[in-house]
Amino acid sequence: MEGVDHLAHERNKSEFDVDAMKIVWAGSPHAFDVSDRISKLVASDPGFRKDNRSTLSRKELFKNTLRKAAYAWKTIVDLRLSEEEAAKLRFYVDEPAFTDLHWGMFIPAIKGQGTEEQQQKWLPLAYKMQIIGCYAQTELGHGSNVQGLETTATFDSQTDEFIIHSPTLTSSKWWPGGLGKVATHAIAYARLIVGGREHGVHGFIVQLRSLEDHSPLLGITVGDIGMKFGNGAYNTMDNGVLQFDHVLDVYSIAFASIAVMLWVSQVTCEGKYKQSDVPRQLVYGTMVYVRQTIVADASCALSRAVCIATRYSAVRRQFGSQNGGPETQVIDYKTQQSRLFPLLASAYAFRFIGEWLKWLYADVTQRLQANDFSTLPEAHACTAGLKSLTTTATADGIEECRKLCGGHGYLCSSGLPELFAVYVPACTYEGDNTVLLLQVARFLMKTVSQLGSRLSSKKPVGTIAYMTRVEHLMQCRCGVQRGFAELSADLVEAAVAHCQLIVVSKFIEKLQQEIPGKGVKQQLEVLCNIYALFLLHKHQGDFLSTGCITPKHAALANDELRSLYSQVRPNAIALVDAFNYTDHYLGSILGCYDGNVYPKLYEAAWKDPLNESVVPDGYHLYIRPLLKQEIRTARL
Ligand SMILES: CCCCCCCC/C=C\CCCCC/C=C/C(=O)SCCNC(=O)CCNC(=O)[C@H](O)C(C)(C)COP(=O)(O)OP(=O)(O)OC[C@H]1O[C@@H](n2cnc3c(N)ncnc32)[C@H](O)[C@@H]1OP(=O)(O)O
Ligand SMILES: Cc1cc2nc3c(=O)[nH]c(=O)nc-3n(C[C@H](O)[C@H](O)[C@H](O)COP(=O)(O)OP(=O)(O)OC[C@H]3O[C@@H](n4cnc5c(N)ncnc54)[C@H](O)[C@@H]3O)c2cc1C
Repeated sequence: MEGVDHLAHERNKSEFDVDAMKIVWAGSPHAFDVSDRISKLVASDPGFRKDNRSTLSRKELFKNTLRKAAYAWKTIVDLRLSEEEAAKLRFYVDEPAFTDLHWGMFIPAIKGQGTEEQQQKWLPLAYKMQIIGCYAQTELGHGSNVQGLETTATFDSQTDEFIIHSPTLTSSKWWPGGLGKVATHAIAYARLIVGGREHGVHGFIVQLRSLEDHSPLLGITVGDIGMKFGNGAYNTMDNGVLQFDHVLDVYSIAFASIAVMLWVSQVTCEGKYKQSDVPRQLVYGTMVYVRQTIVADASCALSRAVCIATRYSAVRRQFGSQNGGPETQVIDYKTQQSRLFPLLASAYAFRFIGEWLKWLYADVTQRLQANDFSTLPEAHACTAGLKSLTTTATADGIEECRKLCGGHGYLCSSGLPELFAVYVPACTYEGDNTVLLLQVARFLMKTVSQLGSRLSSKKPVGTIAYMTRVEHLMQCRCGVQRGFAELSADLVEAAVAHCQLIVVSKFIEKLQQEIPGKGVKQQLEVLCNIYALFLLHKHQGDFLSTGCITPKHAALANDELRSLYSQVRPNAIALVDAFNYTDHYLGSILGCYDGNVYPKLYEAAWKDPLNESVVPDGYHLYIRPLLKQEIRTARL
């Protein structure tokens, strides 16, 4: 029945202050207030409805996305929302669109790599959305290998201009989000050529389309690369293809022939290339920035899936009826708990590692401004590795949540298929996860000697076990006199172990902070222990081979896990309520707040266009002749 909370009995079991946990999840009272207010604003506005997406064609879907993006911008302007509120609004609209790349990459790239002069020219236009930008780095032939990009930018000292060109088919820009049909400008990455000499890959701001009639400019061929995984999902995004035919461009982002560059390099009016004394890797700075935001995204995506699967696991009953009594809630089965609760713990773990990574990025950015590059390698390794670890775990976790919901998890109305289809490219974009782990492995090879010293420092026992595992995995590999390439598969395992160590240790550090609210810290300690012990159980071979734990320890850890699952059980619904997601944002009948699932599933089924007629289109043409055919075959 509408209005009845079918999960009230579960909510009454909670042993902690849910409102206080909502603040912890949001990050602060202010952050909670903004999230709560904006999510409700979006949920209550029919202009942001999303329950019809699965019935739209690609063109209808895309046009609807443009409508929503324009409507979101009008809402932001009319309500005079702050940058923080506007970002939250775009988040809760929950539709991959060109705006993600405009706000998430184009603007950060100009802020991170542009000169003062370029920032003054481009940022006001971008902030007012008087230009729409994309980040055009990947090409048809190269994505991971950035130094293999083929697009050229040749400096013409006669005209003080750069000529951007796509010399081969494989140099076509391919994948940039927003490029296909919307972006008016791109930050295009190209090989700089000055005076016949090549100076590696740099970024250039290039106008693609007319601001009058949106037609591609002279020398620009641009379009969409076609349908992607899943039906709705990421097909709301116009990932594009772009070819330059000797395009004149006067706006280099890393170069300004008339302005002294603060960052990467400069080309003087006389056409001289001057490499400043900053690491060339700063040209990769935007990728580092986006990778740390993707870790926060992972906690959002995983928490959404876990919220759906947890609520439905409490609603769903199957088997176990005694004397005609109610059947058992599937959340009470130990197998369901052993699959679900580590994902719940991971969602919280990724939330806190995302907070720490945001601090690390801000710290390295501040240091860079003081020409202190000492922490850049670690920042790169951390953002690359944690992006890889959290997106892989989240993609796998969303699929596990679908399976935890049985058959109904496969319905679009569960919200899980769409979430999976939208989320899985996160394992590839912003760096293929394996390629990024190889970067971490490379970093570990260079710093393995320091691992030992870090072991001696005063650390919680759990952390010591995880640190010993990494050191052991590295020494097993480094001790073998073979090349990096030969050992790369093993080194990637050590890289994963290193990233898991970071997540565990930052979760433990989080618990050393003052955390207000009755029972809140205790619940987080349970979740931290579940995360750490679940991984110890999953990788116990590594831990046993270090000698750091014995088989008896491993057995005790497993017993403790079961006990921890029993401690989480009465608090599970409250722990997912703490995410404070509206039913609109969850987009899931299985995960609806009141747990009134079956009537909503049944009602939703009849809304499918296929049920607009009792007799389906095609019956008279195809089925009736089949049914009415004279059967001449004696055997049938
Ligand atoms: C709640 C629901 C949430 C759902 C969210 C979905 C909805 C959101 C919708 C849209 C958002 C999507 C946003 C993403 C869109 C995607 C954008 C992109 O994909 S942009 C393109 C990204 N491309 C890459 O990441 C390329 C990966 N490759 C690389 O990074 C590099 O090529 C490399 C693999 C690192 C190799 O570098 P290189 O070729 O230079 O060689 P190396 O010798 O390995 O490195 C040289 C030295 O440089 C150091 N290095 C490398 N990278 C960096 C860096 N980034 N920062 C600092 N230092 C770096 C490296 O360590 C080497 O150092 P030394 O060892 O020599 O000291
Ligand atoms: C949805 C989506 C949105 C995107 N948006 C953008 C965007 O806005 N802008 C942009 O510039 N790009 C974008 N991209 C492109 C994305 O950044 C690249 O696809 C990504 O960096 C992976 O590169 P690749 O496609 O070349 O993969 P490849 O590197 O070709 O990977 C193929 C396989 O080769 C393996 N491999 C590659 N190199 C090595 C190595 N050295 N050692 C071991 N294994 C290796 C990989 O692990 C993988 O298994 C997007 C991609 C997607 C899917």
